Amino acid sequence: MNSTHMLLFCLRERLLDSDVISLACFLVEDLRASSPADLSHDEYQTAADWLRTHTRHRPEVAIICGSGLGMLADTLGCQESFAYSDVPGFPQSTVQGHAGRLVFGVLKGKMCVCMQGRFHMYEGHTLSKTTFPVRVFKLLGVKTLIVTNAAGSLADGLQPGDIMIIKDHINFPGFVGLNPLIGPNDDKFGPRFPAMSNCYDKELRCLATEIGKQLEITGLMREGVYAMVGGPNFESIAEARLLHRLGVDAVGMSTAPEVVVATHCGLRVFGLSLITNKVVKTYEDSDSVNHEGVLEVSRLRSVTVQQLVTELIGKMDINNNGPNDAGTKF
Ligand SMILES: O=P(O)(O)O[C@@H]1C[C@H](O)[C@@H](CO)O1
Ligand SMILES: Nc1nc2[nH]cnc2c(=O)[nH]1
Repeated sequence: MNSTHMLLFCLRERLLDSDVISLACFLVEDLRASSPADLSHDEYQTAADWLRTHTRHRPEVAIICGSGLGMLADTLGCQESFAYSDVPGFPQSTVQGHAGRLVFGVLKGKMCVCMQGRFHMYEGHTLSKTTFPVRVFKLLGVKTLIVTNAAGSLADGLQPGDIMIIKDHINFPGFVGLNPLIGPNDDKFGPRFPAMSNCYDKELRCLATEIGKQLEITGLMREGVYAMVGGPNFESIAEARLLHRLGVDAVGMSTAPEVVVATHCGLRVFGLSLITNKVVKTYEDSDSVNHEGVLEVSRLRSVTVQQLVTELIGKMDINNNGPNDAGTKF
């Protein structure tokens, strides 16, 4: 008996009020529809096979570009690109600053695939669709995932234009059951109960800090905790204060589901947030954030982010797949 059958049984036996039952059934269906379990292994495989037959690139590194940071894809050598609409199973990007192209190419001698535009939960995509490309990358042979995003800062030491290397995250939607791993586990991708204590690879974080020194941008860089909220609205002042008190350094509307799915299937992950705005925390402050401002700051710093990511890819050891690799079947 599944949860819906159980609720219907309660209704028949008059154990629960019918309105409560309808609401609960709706929520159960909704949760089920938003988990990767609503996609079969074949759907990921079909996308991976399609890409294998349409490009000779065999990427080892995948990069997901955050809002306004898609220009990184333009720096890849020997490029081949595909509109998301052409790739079987890929959803569409609907947000300004997310072009909706998958770009294959070479960066510092390493084969890469770059998402010029990501999918967000607030666009109405299920979490399985939001994270779909990550599992496709795994099937393509990718070993390392680099995620970037635009985020608002709560930490006093983080200013617009700064780069925060993500040390850890808080997946707030996961607290209320919006986790991409909910549903039957696909053992071919990873274990039922994956650890998340090493989800942002320490060695890559140290390497990025070293590269920051060489690029003379240490003044712009620090490590911190990223929190994902559902969006699409930015934070109220009370929400901002709550996040600040909880120890969140930067807040955004993406990344955590991708990283959870990547860690589940044994990918090594590096993440960075480009701080595009300070989150307003006082009622006296008349500032307010908007998406155009976010994109503007992203574009101003995109070259610096590109340099950091490019050097990191050049210097990373592609064969060290970090501590999360043990559970995968590939
Ligand atoms: O894709 P990311 O996380 O970079 O996008 C951030 C969060 C919202 O999508 C948008 C708000 O401006 O930027
Ligand atoms: N939630 C959230 N996402 C962002 N993305 C860029 N800036 C912000 C912000 O201030 N809050």
